[in-house]
Amino acid sequence: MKTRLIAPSLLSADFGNLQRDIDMLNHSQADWLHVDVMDGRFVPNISFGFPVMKTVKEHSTKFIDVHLMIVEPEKYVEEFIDLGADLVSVHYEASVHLHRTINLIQQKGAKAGVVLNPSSPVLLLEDIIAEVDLVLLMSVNPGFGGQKFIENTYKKIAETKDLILSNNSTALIEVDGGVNLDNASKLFAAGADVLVAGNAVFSSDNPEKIIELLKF
Ligand SMILES: O=C(CO)[C@@H](O)[C@H](O)COP(=O)(O)O
Repeated sequence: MKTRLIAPSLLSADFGNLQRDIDMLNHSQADWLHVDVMDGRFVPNISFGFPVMKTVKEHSTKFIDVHLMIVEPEKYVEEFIDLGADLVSVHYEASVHLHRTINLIQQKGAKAGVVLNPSSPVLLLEDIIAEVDLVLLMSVNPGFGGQKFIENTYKKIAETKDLILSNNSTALIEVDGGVNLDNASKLFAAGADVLVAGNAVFSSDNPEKIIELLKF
């Protein structure tokens, strides 16, 4: 997979005009479509589930990147893949048997990612890094769009890069939360491969232009 990718987050889209927003992304230079699933238990917010995922897949031409912010993600990963997820990421903090869940995702034919909350150290990934296709570093506390970027993320990107290299892992690094035009190029330079952007894209009058600018 090529790097320096932009994944607009559907969470910030206009749900009354979902097809319009997905069409806009189809025409844009966005690489992935980031789908945030929240259960009101792992995070203090509820977003959407299978019916929206189905609609997204029917209309989107992009690589579908599903971020599960739910407890017991292993119960639901297969259905998200059946509905068209290309990549499914589960939280380290929500996965009792993370290795099994990562294997399950890959055996179903999708890429598998592991997510770390801002307070979870990168070292927790030492014994799983060789298995995963992606590490998603949360740069805000998960649950809501439009929050302020946590600066400690730069240190975590460097640590993740080191961990990847020392384990001959091919995992990509994705950063999610508070990404905007002020920090995107610095995040890529620090070693991020994929940037998720919600508010920065969808609060703009010209979202396609913002997506283009975020890449450079
Ligand atoms: O997973 C999450 C929030 O939990 C993110 O994907 C946000 O939706 C990103 O939104 P912005 O911080 O870019 O507005």
